[in-house]
Parts: sequence; structure tokens; C-alpha cells
Amino acid sequence: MPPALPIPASKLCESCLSARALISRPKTHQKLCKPCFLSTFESEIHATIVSTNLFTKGSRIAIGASGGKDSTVLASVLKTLNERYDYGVEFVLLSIDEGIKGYRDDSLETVKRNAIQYGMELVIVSYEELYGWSMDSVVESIGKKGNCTYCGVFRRQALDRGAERLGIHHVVTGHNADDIAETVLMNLLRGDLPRLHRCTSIITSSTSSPIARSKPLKYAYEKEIVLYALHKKLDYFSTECIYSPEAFRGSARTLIKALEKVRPSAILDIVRSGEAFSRMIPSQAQAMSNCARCGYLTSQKLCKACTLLEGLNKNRPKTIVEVEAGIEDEEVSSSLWRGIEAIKLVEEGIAN
Ligand SMILES: Nc1ncnc2c1ncn2[C@@H]1O[C@H](COP(=O)(O)OP(=O)(O)OP(=O)(O)O)[C@@H](O)[C@H]1O
Repeated sequence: MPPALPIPASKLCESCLSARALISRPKTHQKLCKPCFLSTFESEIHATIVSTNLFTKGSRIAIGASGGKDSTVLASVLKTLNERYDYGVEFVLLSIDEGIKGYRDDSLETVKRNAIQYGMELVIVSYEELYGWSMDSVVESIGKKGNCTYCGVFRRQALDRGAERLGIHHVVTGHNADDIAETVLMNLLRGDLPRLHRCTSIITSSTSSPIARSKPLKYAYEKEIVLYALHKKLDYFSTECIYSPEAFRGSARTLIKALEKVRPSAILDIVRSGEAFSRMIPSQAQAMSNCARCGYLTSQKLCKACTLLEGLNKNRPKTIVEVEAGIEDEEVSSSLWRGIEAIKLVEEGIAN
């Protein structure tokens, strides 16, 4: 066999300087070989975890697992880092079955396989069992408009209830830098400072929930998450939710994507700006009590889920306007549909 030709300097991985670069990092445009990309991606998430003291040795933590790319990458990376750096944490997969036929039932099959692949316990909690309503029946009753609000409120509480059932006080989710940049922009446009504060925090443990939430992928770009999933050949589900139009988030996303084209750091810049604004916002403590109907923590007589359920059960769905004025719960519902687009973009990039 003839000796391999030397790799031209311009094609070398900019990290190891020995292998051929295959990936241009969307975050920095740095050219990397596959092993250097994977280890850089993992190291950055490890740095986020360590610098924010996210995990305590000996704790059990639930991973909000939807079967989508973000939470699948999260589970895979956390397993790798837990073993590599001896975090001493036990991770459990917690899935919420919203009751959406042809979508969530299929993605839950992916999560069941992930549980075996990663050797993690899996617990599934359904809207049907908690609230007596599946999202299919909610949409049948109220139509598609505003359904994300119901789903977001129900999911937040379902994740808390699932974690409580497991005796767990910390849930991690796969929200990424793109999700957070969009939410920052939306909250700035709404002038909603408390939400701006919450969406930029890596961990939110508030009086409104007994369970802490955190986002270890907070600084990871969605395109890099897709690249990581593809190069690691992870088993994930990639179909968008059949009920999520999310027009406002879609517009924020289009704007951010346009900015990212001319300035790759734009996503991270928006997240950092949100953090800087957030530091200037005085924290507001709200008086909390237990929901008169279900006992969940709330600042009102009834919690949001029970208020929505009251409307549904009385066939008076418009009570949603009194509750949230059309604002979806961005902590839990970002952009399932967006993911598909990102996957296509990256796959096209790889094919080309
Ligand atoms: N049905 C669910 N069960 C458990 N966790 C969920 C569920 N849906 C969403 N989550 C959690 O919330 C995060 C953000 O959800 P979102 O709806 O924005 O989906 P996404 O950005 O497409 O993420 P993913 O790719 O993980 O589905 C997910 O990464 C996951 O951790």
C-alpha cells in the first residue's frame, strides 16, 4: 500500500493538530476531528456542571426524558461524565406521557430502549392518570390554539409529581442554549423580568416547587447537540409534536437564526446578556400555600393545573385567559418542531 499522503495544514484538526478535521463547530467555527469534537462537547458540559456545583455526591437525579435529541444527548453525556469524573450520582429517567397518539407513544418506545442502553431506571407518569385528560382529549375539546399552555402547565407539575414519587428533589432537562436565547428574547419583548430571571438560571429551586430544575445543556448549541447525537449514533426520536405551533417562539427563533448566520456567537451572547440583566433584577418572594384541590404549591387558591382542569371539566376552556393570558410555560415547552429543522440542517451539512 502506498504511504498515506500528509494532511495539509489547512485541513488539520485545530485541537490535536494530527488528525483530519471533519467538523466545523457551529459555536466557534473551530475545525475539529471527530474525537476532539466529542471530547470538547463533553468537557464544556462538565465545566458547566462543576462551575455551578450542580450535583451533590450520593444524590439521585431524574432526567426529564422525552426521547428527543436534547434529553437523549443529556442522558448519554451525563452517564459518560458520571463515570469519567466520578460524580457519584444516580440518574433515573423520568418521562411524561402527555397522551398524544402517533407522537409521544412512539417517542416513549425510544426512551424505553434508552433506559436499557444506559442502564437507568425509567418511570413514566401520564396526564391521563394525573389529570384524567390526555392532550388528545384536551385538543379535541379546546382545539389546537392555546393547547401548549395546558401541556406546559401539566408537564411542569407532572415532572414534579413523578420526581416526588421517586423521592427525588432534582430534575435535569435538555433545554439548550438556543431554547434559552429564544426565551430570553421572548421575555425581554414581554417585559417579563421574573421569567427572564428564571429562564437564565442554571438551576431554579423556588418556593413554587419542591423540586429543583436544572439545565446542564444551557450553553450547548442545538446544532452541536445534533452533531453529537449523530456521531455517537444515539438512538433518539425525531418527529415534531403534532400540536405545537408556538408562533411567538418561532419568530424569536427566526430572528436568532438570522443573527447566528452573521455572528455565530449570537446565541451565547443573548444567553449571557440575559444573565447580566437577570443579575440586576431583585428577587421577588411570593407567598405560597397549598392548592385547595390537589395540595400542589401555589400562590393562588387553586394551582394553575387545577384552574385549567376546572375549565376543561366544565367545558369552559376560555378560563385559560384568566390564568396565563396565552403565555406558555417556557421552562418546559420549548420547541420540539425546531429540532427537526436543526437535524435536517446538520444532516445536510454532513452529507455535503
Ligand atoms: N414528555 C416529556 N417527558 C419528560 N421530559 C420532557 C418531556 N418533554 C420535554 N421534557 C423535558 O424538557 C426539555 C425541553 O423540552 P422541549 O419540549 O423543548 O423539547 P426539545 O427541545 O425538543 O427537547 P428533546 O429533544 O429532549 O425532546 C426536554 O429536553 C426534556 O428534558
